[in-house]
Amino acid sequence: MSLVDPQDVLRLIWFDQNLSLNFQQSMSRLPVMSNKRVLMSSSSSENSQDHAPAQKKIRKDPEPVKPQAAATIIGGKRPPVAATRAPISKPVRSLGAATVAVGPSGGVLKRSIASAAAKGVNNKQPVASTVTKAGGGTRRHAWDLKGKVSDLEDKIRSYQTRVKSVNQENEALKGSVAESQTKAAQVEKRLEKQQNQIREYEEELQSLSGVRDELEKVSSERNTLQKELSNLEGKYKVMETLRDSQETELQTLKMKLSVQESTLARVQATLRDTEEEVRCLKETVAQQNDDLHAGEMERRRLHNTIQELKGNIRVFCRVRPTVDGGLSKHIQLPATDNKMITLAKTEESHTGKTTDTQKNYNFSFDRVFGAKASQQEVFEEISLLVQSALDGYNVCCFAYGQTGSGKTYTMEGEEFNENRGVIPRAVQQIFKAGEKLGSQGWEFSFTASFVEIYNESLRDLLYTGKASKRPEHEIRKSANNEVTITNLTYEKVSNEDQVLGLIALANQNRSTAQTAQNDRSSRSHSVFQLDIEGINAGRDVKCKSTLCLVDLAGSERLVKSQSQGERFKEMTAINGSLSNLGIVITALANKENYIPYRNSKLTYLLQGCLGGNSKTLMFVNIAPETDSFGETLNSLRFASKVNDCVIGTASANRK
Ligand SMILES: Nc1ncnc2c1ncn2[C@@H]1O[C@H](COP(=O)(O)OP(=O)(O)OP(=O)(O)O)[C@@H](O)[C@H]1O
Repeated sequence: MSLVDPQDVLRLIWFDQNLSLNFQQSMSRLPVMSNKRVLMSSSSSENSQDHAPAQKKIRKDPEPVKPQAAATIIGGKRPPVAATRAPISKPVRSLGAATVAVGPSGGVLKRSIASAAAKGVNNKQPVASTVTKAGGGTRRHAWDLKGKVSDLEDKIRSYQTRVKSVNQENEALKGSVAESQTKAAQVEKRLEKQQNQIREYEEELQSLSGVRDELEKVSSERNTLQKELSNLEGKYKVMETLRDSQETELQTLKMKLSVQESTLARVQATLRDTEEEVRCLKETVAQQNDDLHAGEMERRRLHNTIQELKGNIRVFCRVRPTVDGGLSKHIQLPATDNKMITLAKTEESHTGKTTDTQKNYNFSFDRVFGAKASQQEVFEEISLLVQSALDGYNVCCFAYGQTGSGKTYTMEGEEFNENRGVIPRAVQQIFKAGEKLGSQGWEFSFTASFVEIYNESLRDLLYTGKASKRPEHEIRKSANNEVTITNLTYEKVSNEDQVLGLIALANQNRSTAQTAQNDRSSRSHSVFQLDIEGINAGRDVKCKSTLCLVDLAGSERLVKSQSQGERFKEMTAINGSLSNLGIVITALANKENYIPYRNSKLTYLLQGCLGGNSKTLMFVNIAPETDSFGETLNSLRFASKVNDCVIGTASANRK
């Protein structure tokens, strides 16, 4: 038996501790990254079934496990140490009679050696070197120091082997660490290179983002352009459709044009024929115009002949209707003869012995109109006379009769209806006939005047100035026997409406005077004159005439009115002028050398229309009432006297 030197034991313990410390220091020098990787691998290796026994040992004494596990992983493969560790981990190792459990740190070994030393290593009792354990294993007796030393030597050897392997492992680890560091350096270099590259890429990216913005802008512009393009394409399609339709239309028009051209050629040929025809017709028209003019002159001649045969002074009698529309008791008109009128008067017997006697006064005129005769009927009879005025003859038409007998009604009538009188109807006929003669080359000009004779003084009925500035008027006779009135309004008129407007103005003037002097219009004569001048330049023919339409004052006898003062003066003037009218007409009828025109303003003014070169028509208006019998008889007697007159042959004022 060999004794173990305690110094050796202590050295062994020191060695064990140093070995452990060196191992820990080696492990602590491993790079952090490697540790991390070790931990990760360790945790993964914990799940591995292959390492289960090693794990159990590590849990009992966890501190030394880490470096072992780290050493295992750093190499990247299961280390050879693991193979050597397995025996170390074995719980029992026989060393003489003593049995020592050896832990990785060697703590148990130290305690065993110390214990053996305390008990005396010199215990030389021959005893069995090992003790069998209850479980079947062996352990050294306390006194088996040799065995224990042997065990320790085994252990040292094992440790040495282990140290060697650890050193190898350490070297391997150092190599791998260096390799790792080299690799890490390489990786860092690569990393740096890649970072540089990344920076370059980033710069490039920066510049590319600018390019991208540009591209985006270009792209949006392209989109806009594409939209515009698609719009334009749409428009183009529409235009194409339009062009197609217009081309079709053009074709149609061309066809029409060619048709029309041929039609035109035909029409032109027809036109030439027609022009020839028109030329022939114009010649015919000229010939017919000559014939027409000759016919017109012939008509005038014949018309005048008829008028002469009728008498240059004619008298028409007109009976006014009664106010109540009943029949007149003393006026009788034979149904078969429209030229006769009878005034019947029943005279009472003065003696009373004889029966009442009826006395009839018969009168014959050119025409007698009853109460029912219309204005149109009356005018038809004088329209031929009005036509004579256009043919160049002076025409005078006047209404004679007592107040209220219907003179104004006959001459003027009512406005704008079928009851219009002679003046508006004559004016209408004159303008219509003048227009008609225009087609035969005649041109007419008309001048109108309207004058009132009151108390032997003249008053302009067309005056529109201030009443206070009303001028005085005188009748003048020119060298060529034309009668004019000084300061009188002579209005040029060219149509019927203008004349009607003047008549309305005259009536307004008369009614103003009427208000100032009661019943004045009845006691004044109103004279409307239309001077007519015609010229046919083509035939070199002219004509000039006057149409004179007169509404005389009431013809009441002075006795009846029993007037005094101003009224007497008025009646004297009226009667004077009316009786002078009778005297003039009689003188004209008797072809006396001297005709007393100047005796009254009325005859002086009308001398041109009453003389030998005129056609005169007198209306004798009579009232149907019994109390007007005397005045009616008087009027009929006066008219009868005029009717008996034959005024010389009228000749037209032609040059
Ligand atoms: N033929 C007729 N038919 C219907 N009414 C008539 C007719 N004649 C006259 N009258 C009416 O009798 C009245 C008197 O007529 P008008 O004024 O014409 O008489 P006059 O003779 O002119 O009177 P004066 O001398 O006062 O002017 C008027 O109201 C008129 O309308």
